Amino acid sequence: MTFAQPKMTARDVSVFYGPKQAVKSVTIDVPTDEVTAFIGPSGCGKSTFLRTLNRMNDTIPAARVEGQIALDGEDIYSAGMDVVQLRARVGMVFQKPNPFPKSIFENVAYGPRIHGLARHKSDLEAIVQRSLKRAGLWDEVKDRLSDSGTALSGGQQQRLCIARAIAVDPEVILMDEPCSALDPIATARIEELIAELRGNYAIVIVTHNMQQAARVSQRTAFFHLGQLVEYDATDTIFTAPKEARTKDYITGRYG
Ligand SMILES: Nc1ncnc2c1ncn2[C@@H]1O[C@H](COP(=O)(O)OP(=O)(O)OP(=O)(O)O)[C@@H](O)[C@H]1O
Repeated sequence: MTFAQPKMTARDVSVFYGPKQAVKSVTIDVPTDEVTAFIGPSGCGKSTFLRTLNRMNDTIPAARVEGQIALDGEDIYSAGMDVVQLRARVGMVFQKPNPFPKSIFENVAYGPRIHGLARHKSDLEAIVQRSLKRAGLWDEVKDRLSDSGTALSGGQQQRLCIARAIAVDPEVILMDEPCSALDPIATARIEELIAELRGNYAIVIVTHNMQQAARVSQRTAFFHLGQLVEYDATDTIFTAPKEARTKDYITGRYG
């Protein structure tokens, strides 16, 4: 499945951990303004592949990436790529909410400050407010912005992490099982938020939960044993998959 103007492209991407190959020659286009879900059984390489999209694998010494990945046509693994800048453009939200042990305000203000996005204190306050509003957290925290981010509930912490990602104006948001540590109510809130954010960012979400993929995404990629088996409109993947392996997975035959 290709797009006229994909936000990101991966061509023949393989990832190795030492001698072990975790991702095998994956080629995929990530569309702008839509949610793409990566699904597949545990250990199939979804998270590893997701992390190649903002070079998060660089932080794992044993990991080696081959192939080409581009953001708006620009090779993100080129020598001239500023990785700090890249990770602002391609933000990430992790499985376990990981706010900094700082105030709610500082959690959101940190990125815009280091990226020089705010000249005055009032600019920074406006960015923090806007980001928290977009992340659906403002009403709950507006009277306690100086409280620690780690004092919030798990679901609130995850929305804080989303606000933190949004604050630096990303183009892509990668989410690695963002609801797996949350209860059903907090999960529903994050899913609503993903629906609200769609259209403003290219969103890629790794999820174990097929119902979640069906609810939140427009495109779904099914991974198995490090390979991208099938990539199509979410409806097609869940109602009329072309590959037997996809069908077996979505009908619960393994996983
Ligand atoms: N830091 C690492 N060092 C070595 N091997 C790793 C590392 N991270 C992942 N792997 C291995 O790479 C393979 C793919 O793992 P990955 O976490 O990407 O899969 P996944 O599909 O996201 O699985 P899950 O849904 O369980 O998180 C697995 O065999 C895993 O054990």
